Amino acid sequence: MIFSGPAHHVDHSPAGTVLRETNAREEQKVEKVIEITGLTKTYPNHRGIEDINLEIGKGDIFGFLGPNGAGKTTAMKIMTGLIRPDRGDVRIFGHSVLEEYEKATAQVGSIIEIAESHPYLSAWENLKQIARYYPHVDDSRLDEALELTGMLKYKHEKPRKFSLGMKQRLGIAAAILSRPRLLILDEPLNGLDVEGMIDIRRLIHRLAEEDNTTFFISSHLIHDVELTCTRIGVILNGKMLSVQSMPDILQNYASLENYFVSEVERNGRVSSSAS
Ligand SMILES: Nc1ncnc2c1ncn2[C@@H]1O[C@H](COP(=O)(O)OP(=O)(O)OP(=O)(O)O)[C@@H](O)[C@H]1O
Repeated sequence: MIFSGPAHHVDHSPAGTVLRETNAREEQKVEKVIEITGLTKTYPNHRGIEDINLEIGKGDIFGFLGPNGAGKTTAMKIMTGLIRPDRGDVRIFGHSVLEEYEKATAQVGSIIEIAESHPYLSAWENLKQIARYYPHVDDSRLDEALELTGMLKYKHEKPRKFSLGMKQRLGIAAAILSRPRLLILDEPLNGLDVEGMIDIRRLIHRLAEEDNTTFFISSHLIHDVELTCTRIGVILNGKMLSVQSMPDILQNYASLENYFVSEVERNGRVSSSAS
């Protein structure tokens, strides 16, 4: 099973304070894969993220859910070392991304914003370039990663001729190539058709179940997050509103959409009553 154990009980603290989840996770001493503390980044236009606190345990398929501009990419760029926060830190497998970047990201695969590839190398040659960094990745693993993402039939074709969905699949093949223990994927279903979404969702579940891979996935596609993820964090206007397990959400709200709307409305009421 991807997620098991009794329900989580979430402290619905106002946004900006530490969200505490007391429950079986702590009792089971789930290994912490990601610890985010006080993460804050303000761009010159005063937007960004504010005081994000979050823990992701081993085997979680965490869905980072929020509308356009909520702050998902900003948080994920900091997590993968692409930008520095103003305050706070991210620890991955116990290592600070700010202070021990190489150790923190050694077992992490990621796609942030768009899945980049060399347009004039074939799909296979693109993966071969990445494989140079990983001595344990042999040529058969390149084919395996292409097969897992439905790209094996295009292995000799070049990404400049690929659709957005095919580029996204190749990006996912690149991200999983080294068998990372954590995958950080920013909008991984971007550009995929229905079949592509189903394929990638199956792949995510398979990697979580068979290899105990942990996932941190951002998306604004509520229905897909509901089908894919085991825990959900809602982010709005740069602040984490709440974190809950998907079984709890479905039990208490019947659908992720109901939960999301309820959280956004509740936050709106908190803001207006506070002002
Ligand atoms: N380089 C930047 N300079 C100034 N403002 C920025 C910059 N990058 C992001 N922002 C602003 O910070 C906020 C958060 O943006 P971010 O890209 O993190 O959101 P997001 O949740 O990933 O959105 P989307 O779903 O549209 O990708 C937005 O209001 C955005 O306009």
